[in-house]
Amino acid sequence: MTKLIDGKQVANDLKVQIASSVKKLIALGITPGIAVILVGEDPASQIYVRNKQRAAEQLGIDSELINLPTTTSEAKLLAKIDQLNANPAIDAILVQAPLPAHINEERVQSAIAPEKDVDGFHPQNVGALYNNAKSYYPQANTPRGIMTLLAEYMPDLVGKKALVIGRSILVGRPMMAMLNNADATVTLAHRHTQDLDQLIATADLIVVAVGEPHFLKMSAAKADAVVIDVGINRLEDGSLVGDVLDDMPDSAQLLTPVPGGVGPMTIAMLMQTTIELARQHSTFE
Ligand SMILES: Nc1nc(=O)c2c([nH]1)NC[C@@H]1CN(c3ccc(C(=O)N[C@@H](CCC(=O)O)C(=O)O)cc3)C=[N+]21
Repeated sequence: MTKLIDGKQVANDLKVQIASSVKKLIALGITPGIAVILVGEDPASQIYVRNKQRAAEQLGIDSELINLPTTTSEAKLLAKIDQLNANPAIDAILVQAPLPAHINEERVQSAIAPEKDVDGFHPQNVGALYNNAKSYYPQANTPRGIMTLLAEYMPDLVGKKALVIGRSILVGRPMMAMLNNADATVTLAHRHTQDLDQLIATADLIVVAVGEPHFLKMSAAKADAVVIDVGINRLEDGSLVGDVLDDMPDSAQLLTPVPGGVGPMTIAMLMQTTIELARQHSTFE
């Protein structure tokens, strides 16, 4: 096998630290609280949201699930967000993506108070990331989780050739910014990219967030490449596969598995960001 990066293990270690941070905060009279809004009944979203609730519960973080019907109007969703913005018990607000087509995601992301924006999607926080701001701001949790894995498995990113495939708001764009802030040389590839094979063959690090099973074969990458598979594709038989096919059984390459790689890290980082926001709020009072 290609060497696997154990995201589940790193996430569990992180959760132990987070649990002890939560205990300290509670002793100071601060109970971190997260509100998760789910619009509709998409089964995959329900699984992710349940995983988030379970993690919060395990760590002693207050969590509130707000499940709104698919037909909820944008105005009603925005009103709910305003209410949570004004609620001092809530430190973190997450609106699960994707939203139904009649709701404008941009308006929703901008409506969440930047200091409660646990996903880091508010334009103010995106701008801070883009500019590598020195003061605290929340950062998107999936790419942040990937940076945490890299700190352990690829500690020297300076000057490395990093290839990010996919440019979503959730993963590709913030990933590009974080790798840039870490002094890697970043290429952002997408559906119109030409000569992608050449970019893949020369990259030291490849982050694949495309949403297509077997989009990337490990044999197409360098012999010592580090590959991060962000894909979560559920096949018809119910099994879960990533975007990467490991066709290099005995290579020196490193790969994150699906499941057990990036997914658990996303959840752990979400909890970490929640307690950071709670700490920020306590110093404002
Ligand atoms: N506002 C918002 N913030 C998000 O962070 C967000 C979102 N919307 N929409 C959907 C994506 C996806 N996402 C995942 C989180 C955990 C796993 C996870 O726990 N994965 C497990 C497997 C879970 C399973 O069995 O399906 C694993 O990879 O081992 C996967 C995917 C967060 N997202």
